[in-house]
Amino acid sequence: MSVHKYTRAEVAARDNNKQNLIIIDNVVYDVAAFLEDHPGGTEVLVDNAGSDASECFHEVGHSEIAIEWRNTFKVGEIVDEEKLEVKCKQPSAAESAEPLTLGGLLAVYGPPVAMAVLAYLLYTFLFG
Ligand code: HEM
Repeated sequence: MSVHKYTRAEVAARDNNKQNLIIIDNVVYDVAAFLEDHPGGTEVLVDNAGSDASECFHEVGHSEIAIEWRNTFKVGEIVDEEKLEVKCKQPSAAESAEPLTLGGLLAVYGPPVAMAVLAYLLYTFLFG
């Protein structure tokens, strides 16, 4: 079965009472039947109908279940010449982990160690 191809202008034009087309990752979904059932609410879908909601969809961090469910509403794809790069926000381990530096270590462990030393000195001064 061939996939129906939409231009972005066509998707925008089909945002009406019968169809609420939305683009996520170059795939076109009709969310009209799903508006009331969306756990994230009707409004976000209505607001994004007719446009590309990929960024919003990924920002929310939708679950695997949501991504599976999404397929139920697929009605087509964006024409090849209007496809955009799919940007999924998945922070890589390399990006999130900061390199270990002496300054960083001191900033984290410095204050509690200094407090412990001070407490020890005070204790020996008072009771030693
Ligand atoms: C066909 C497309 C979509 C499906 C099947 C879907 C499905 C879901 C599901 C199952 C949840 C519950 C949480 C989870 O399991 O991740 C959810 C939450 C949510 N969704 Fe969607 N969603 C779709 C599109 C969108 C779009 C396009 C947006 C934004 C423009 C959006 C915004 C939200 C928000 C804000 C929540 C609430 C998150 C929270 O409570 O933390 N969704 N969606």
